[in-house]
Amino acid sequence: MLCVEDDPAMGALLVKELGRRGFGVRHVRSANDALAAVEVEDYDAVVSDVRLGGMTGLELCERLVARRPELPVILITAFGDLDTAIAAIRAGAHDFLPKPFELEELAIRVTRAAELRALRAEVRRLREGIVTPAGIEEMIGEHATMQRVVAMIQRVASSEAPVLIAGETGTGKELVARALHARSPRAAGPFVAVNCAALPEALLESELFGHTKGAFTDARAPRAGLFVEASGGTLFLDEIAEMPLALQAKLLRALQEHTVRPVGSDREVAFDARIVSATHRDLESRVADGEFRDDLYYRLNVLQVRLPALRERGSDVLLIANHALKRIAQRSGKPVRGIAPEAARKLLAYDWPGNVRELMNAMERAVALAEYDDVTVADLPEKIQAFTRSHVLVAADDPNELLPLDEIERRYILRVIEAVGGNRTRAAEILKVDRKTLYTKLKSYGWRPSDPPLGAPPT
Ligand SMILES: Nc1ncnc2c1ncn2[C@@H]1O[C@H](COP(=O)(O)OP(=O)(O)OP(=O)(O)O)[C@@H](O)[C@H]1O
Repeated sequence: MLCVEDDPAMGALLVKELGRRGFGVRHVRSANDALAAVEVEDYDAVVSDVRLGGMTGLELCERLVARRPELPVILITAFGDLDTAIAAIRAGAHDFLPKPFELEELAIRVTRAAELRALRAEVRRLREGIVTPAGIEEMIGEHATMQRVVAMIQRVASSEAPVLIAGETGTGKELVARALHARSPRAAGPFVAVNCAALPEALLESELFGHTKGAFTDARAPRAGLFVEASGGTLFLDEIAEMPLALQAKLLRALQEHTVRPVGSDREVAFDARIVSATHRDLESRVADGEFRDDLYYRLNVLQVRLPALRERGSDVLLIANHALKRIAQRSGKPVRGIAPEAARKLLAYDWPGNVRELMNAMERAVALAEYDDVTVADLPEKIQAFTRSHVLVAADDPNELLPLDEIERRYILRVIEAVGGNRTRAAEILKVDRKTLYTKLKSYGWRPSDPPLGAPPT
């Protein structure tokens, strides 16, 4: 335990007497020393006098509770001073002990506090066990929507069937793919990831299926290709919707035959990889538009994991933000510890179009800018600071207003347009309509391309 007492004689007595009762006690003489001590050593409980030279025990208690909520603090108050006792509890003290006290009494209270701390740690460990089972260590989330994702991962990981992971950009699709691999019987094999949107068609083909020596100008040596390289493990096809149609046909064949034909070769090569693919697009509508083969879609989409957007995960935003903050602060050596309440409110209110990736970037920036122990509103990106919920009304905003469907559609489209700052491409993606359709609708609402601002509802 950590004992904070500015009277050296009293401090020495506590060290000696509590030591005799089996406690490991460290004595410091000021609140500042105590704050420094908890940074470098782990204590089961803190016992502090309320009256200290400099920062009081109450202030110390408040700061300790903010930084180490699991660490119980016992405050020693003056005899009969009820106000201070109440203030102690308000400051988050676990317990208070009026002077004069029996050392035995203090020992009992410290023991109880330490037991409570152990219990809290156990609860947290168990809870984390549920939230982050093996292989999903980095995937943080307690919200019901994420619990369903975790349960789904556990259910489908051991299967050999292809999995399609759907979710907006930055929601953690690659994390899910890695988790599926790590929890599969193929975990000891390779996890090979390829981004189908990042490469031009010819290069993607030879990357995936391999090539013979001399198959094209730069092919100085033969290459097996990622399907074969992923044998015994998992092949992760990211951004699968962007795969060109000609390659889709070859991919379908590969999945049906479990063989690939390297570019320039007339021989089929067998592979044994589990296929996990991901997309942030609505593949079904790509199929309907003729941009994605339906037979391939059914092959890839045998099992599906759908990731919720970050704005649908409630207070997970803060859970992930705090986790990221700790890691970034540790790495950068900056003593940033938490998020100020007003900043936390902003994070909760914002709609996170870039999802967890955007949140990570915001935290990275916030740690770099932070001037205090906590991240404040001023450390957040301008658009998060300025974000306010839409003022464009949709029917559900007023239960007494009953509207025709096309009016609801009009209002909702305008709300989305407003929320994305007038970016029609982004609005079309969210609304899952093509840009032309959106444009036609906007025009029918009396909107013209020259009209600024796009967000304002036409009268
Ligand atoms: N639940 C989570 N907890 C902690 N970190 C997460 C979580 N989900 C995603 N991340 C982090 O967010 C970032 C983006 O995740 P990831 O690359 O898996 O998203 P994605 O959906 O594959 O994105 P894209 O669609 O752009 O490919 C990564 O740094 C990842 O570690």
